[in-house]
Amino acid sequence: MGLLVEGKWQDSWYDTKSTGGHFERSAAQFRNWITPDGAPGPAGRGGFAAAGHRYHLYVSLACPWAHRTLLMRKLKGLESLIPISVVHPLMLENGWTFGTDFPAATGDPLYNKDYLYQLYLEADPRYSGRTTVPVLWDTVGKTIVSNESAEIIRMFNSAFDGVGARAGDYYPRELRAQIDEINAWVYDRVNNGVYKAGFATSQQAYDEAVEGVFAALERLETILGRHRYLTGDRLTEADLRLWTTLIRFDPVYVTHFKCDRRRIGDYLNLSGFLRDIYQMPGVSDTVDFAHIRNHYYRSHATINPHGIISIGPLQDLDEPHGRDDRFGPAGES
Ligand SMILES: N[C@@H](CCC(=O)N[C@@H](CS)C(=O)NCC(=O)O)C(=O)O
Repeated sequence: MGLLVEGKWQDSWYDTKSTGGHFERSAAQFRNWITPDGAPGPAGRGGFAAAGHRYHLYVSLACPWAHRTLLMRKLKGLESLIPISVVHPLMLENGWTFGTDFPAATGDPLYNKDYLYQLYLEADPRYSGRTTVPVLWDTVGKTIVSNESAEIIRMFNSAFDGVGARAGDYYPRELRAQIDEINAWVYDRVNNGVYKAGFATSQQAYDEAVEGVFAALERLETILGRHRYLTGDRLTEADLRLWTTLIRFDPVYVTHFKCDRRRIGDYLNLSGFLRDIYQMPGVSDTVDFAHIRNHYYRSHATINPHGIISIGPLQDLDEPHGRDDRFGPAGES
């Protein structure tokens, strides 16, 4: 685990000393957008026109942020247009690596790099910051388009519609305000909330974070008791963003991040929602519990020094979810 400082790799854990034991996630730095015609998007510079086989997605199958991009790529039928490389699940002194001694870890067939940070250096030889996944790479400009998953999924949702993406809009205009509102608190209290609990180095920072996680889960349980998805009968990006945390919750966050007041399996609506999306065509292909569990339990020596992987819960994600009987069929996205 480490970061680049002016282009030099340094092995160091997150600094929580200066923040009273609180984990603070730093903002992603590559913020360009792929657009249908290459015009600049909401941030960054232009020149990234949608096209098949021009862009490449680097992911970890363990990472919930990267998982969002894999889900959207699947739903939009972008697999053949945007190939992927999968890093090794262990993230140790060199950060994410392209080791291939683990099933489904692909290495870096594009450039044969050993470490993900070398790709960041290819884009910016003087880069300072964390070297995170996902990375959306431009093979023409040999640079990083974006390393912010929230924005990558928006690009996947609409930019490739003219070059062969499957129909479907998971950020529809009429629901945007509602989706943005839900995303904001789900990000803070759930997606990032579990990390704030798990990486806290003071009791007070942990207490605050973990209370936030469970208050938000109670609120989500109520919402998902009213309708099938977070905004109503239609699957949106808000659901996908929540879901990648829920799928990791019982196998990892309960034990490894000490989010153990209740399990998702204890919540009727959250667990039904978890299975509902898991059972959608293609979704289970994006889930790799070996990467997920090996990554977390074996990469964070500060919180699990011996790297022992817990036995894990018994979970049957193929069990009927009953949400279509309860709420009717899903609306068209
Ligand atoms: N804002 C980023 C966050 C991505 C992120 O933090 N990814 C983690 C993996 S789950 C990572 O690569 N961490 C490496 C590090 O912090 O050095 C996004 O959502 O794309």
